[in-house]
Amino acid sequence: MLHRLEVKILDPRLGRDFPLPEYATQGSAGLDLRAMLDEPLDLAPGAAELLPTGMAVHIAEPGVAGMILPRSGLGHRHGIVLGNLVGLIDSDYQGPLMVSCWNRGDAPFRIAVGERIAQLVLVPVLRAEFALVDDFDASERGAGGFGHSGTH
Ligand SMILES: O=c1ccn([C@H]2C[C@H](O)[C@@H](COP(=O)(O)OP(=O)(O)OP(=O)(O)O)O2)c(=O)[nH]1
Ligand SMILES: [Mg+2]
Repeated sequence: MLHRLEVKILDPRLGRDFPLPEYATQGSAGLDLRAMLDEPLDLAPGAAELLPTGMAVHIAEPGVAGMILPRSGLGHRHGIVLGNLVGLIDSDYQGPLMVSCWNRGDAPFRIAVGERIAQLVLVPVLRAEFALVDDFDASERGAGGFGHSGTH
């Protein structure tokens, strides 16, 4: 399903020297976000840096959110994941889209200017309307959790 996403280009190199984020295939869920750096960045093991993507988005619809997720290849092979593990983009956020890049690996990693470092996924959101109750209707699980159902 398509969602009309308002995008503001904040870095003029985006869409000129580097392609705008796009879906790689018809079935891709994620739009790859680029690190719009002035120069390559050496990310030391353990370091996290907030990187600009060169763009802002306004999702506008409260029933939709953005999630910034790591790219599998970078995360698995190089330990380049997100400092906040997952980035959540509120539908009313209009500021610059930022990516917290964390090198959880044990070797330095060089991020190139314009490198695709993370991906943006739009997801449906249900917002909670609290109904205060004294008791819940009994469920099969009840309060059992945290491994209560075993491992096999
Ligand atoms: O990886 C991220 C995570 C968040 N944001 C922006 C969009 C989001 O809507 C806003 C706030 O994020 P969040 O609510 O997760 O952070 P917070 O620490 O609770 O900040 P705030 O008090 O502004 O809500 O920051 C990003 O650009 N990149
Ligand atoms: Mg918040």
